[in-house]
Amino acid sequence: MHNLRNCACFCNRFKSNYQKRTFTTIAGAVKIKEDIKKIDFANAKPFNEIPGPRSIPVLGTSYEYLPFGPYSLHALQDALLDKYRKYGNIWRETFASIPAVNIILPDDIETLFKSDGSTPIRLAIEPLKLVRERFQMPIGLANLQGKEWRKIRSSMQKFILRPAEISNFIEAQDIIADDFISLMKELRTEDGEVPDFQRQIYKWALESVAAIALDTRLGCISAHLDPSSEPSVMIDATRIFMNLMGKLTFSSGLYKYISTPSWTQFARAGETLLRITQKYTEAAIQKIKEGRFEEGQSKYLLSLLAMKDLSYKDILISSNELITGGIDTTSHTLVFNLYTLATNHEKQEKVYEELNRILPDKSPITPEALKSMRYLKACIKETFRLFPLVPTNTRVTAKDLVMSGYQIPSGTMVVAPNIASRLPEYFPSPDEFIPERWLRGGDMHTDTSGFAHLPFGFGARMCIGRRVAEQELQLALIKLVKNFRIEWHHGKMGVYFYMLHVPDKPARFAFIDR
Ligand code: HEM
Repeated sequence: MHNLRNCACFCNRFKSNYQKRTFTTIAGAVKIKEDIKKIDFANAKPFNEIPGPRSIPVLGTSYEYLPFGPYSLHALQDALLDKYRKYGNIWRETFASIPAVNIILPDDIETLFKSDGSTPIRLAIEPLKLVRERFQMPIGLANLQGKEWRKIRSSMQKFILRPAEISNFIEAQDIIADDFISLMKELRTEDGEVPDFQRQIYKWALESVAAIALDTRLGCISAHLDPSSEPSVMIDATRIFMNLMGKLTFSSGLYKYISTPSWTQFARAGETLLRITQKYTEAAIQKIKEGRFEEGQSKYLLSLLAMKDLSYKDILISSNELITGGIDTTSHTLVFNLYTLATNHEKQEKVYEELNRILPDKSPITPEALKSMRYLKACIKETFRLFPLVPTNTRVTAKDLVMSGYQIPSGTMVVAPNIASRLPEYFPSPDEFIPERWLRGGDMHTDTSGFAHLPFGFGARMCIGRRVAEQELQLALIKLVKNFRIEWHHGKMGVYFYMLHVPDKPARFAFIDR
């Protein structure tokens, strides 16, 4: 049998060192994939030979992100790229007491996800889990594992992940996008900017997701929201909840033992969101009791309640999860999309032309029309490549695997940073915004592994809000590009990490009437 450890030529190719990497082309990566497939677990290099920074007692390798260390957690993407240069395609770290392996090769990422099985394991978000336990509530989809996760996931995804179901929300999301444009026009100043535009985007994102998760119009999209009104309270609570979730996740963990000020504020915001979700869930139950809902009406919350598969608390938390998961994600992604279009006028005009061709005058937006907007969809995909909202995908392995020639035993935490999408090996001219690289059949199409770019994760546990987010973004961008020429005059935008990658600059676009 071919023994990797005795095979000098193979081992040299796998020296995990950036300078010594022997391939810089996609063809080279494919060749390595073939070689990897030949190795079985017993013959792979031992786990403890995987390179990485020195681990010290208590801190592991997280000292690298402390003030005296070489990296900042807020600049996580730079840290990951630097580690790739230092260690190559695979390295080990111990972060927040959890030993983890980082992998970059798309083939390794494919190995990881394809070994997932029907109940993939992703570690829980600790503060979110704890706050729900303290409220004596279920811990929610993102934190559950095994059969319990499968049960909730199957019920929820029936109504929000199937393309046929999601298209039923087009009308509601379309009206909300129109309301958002009217709000922007009302608030816009002479220079074309919309004051506190990030907050206005938050209103759009919350209104859009609540139309699905709570089966209601909250009434957020107004220029003059009373600070004590429910939508205002909800926007503030969501912002606090998400920011502190990030802060607590990467803290020392003291909040688990004593109520730190951040924990107290986080729990209070969580309670507010839960209380409001409860109000709408009870309203939906009332509708069913009064016979005001029939199955097949394509309403998420009502359909879930009518199915009677899940408990009241499970349904409450499922709606709560969509609200908390569905605001920061789409709102920051919309900003990144506006930025790439605003800084690439030629591409923005191509989107405008496509929209005028597919949707002349006031044509209604149909699922077919959305599907046929190839260029707009390529722009969204390319924006995710340049600005990955989620910096890493993670799994705990369910079986023994071999990655980059090393043994990865079952039960290992594996992190797949979204940085292959920034490397010339996989995407030529990686720093340029080239939507054409996603257009199959075109001259500039990049034929690279789908595992080099996974903004929504992969497989049975991929983002459950993916189709909601994609449709919502597409509708908002259609309205924005049709109404305005979008401009940006504030230097280069980058990413800032807190739990997601968010824009490192305020969203100060100029919106000029078309
Ligand atoms: C730009 C938008 C978004 C991006 C890039 C994104 C990305 C992701 C990623 C990478 C995961 C982990 C997937 C995996 O482990 O394979 C995830 C999970 C999840 N996302 Fe999203 N997301 C987005 C929008 C949304 C929205 C709009 C919602 C809710 C309406 C949502 C709710 C969730 C939930 C509940 C999970 C956990 C799923 C589970 O564990 O089964 N996301 N998302």
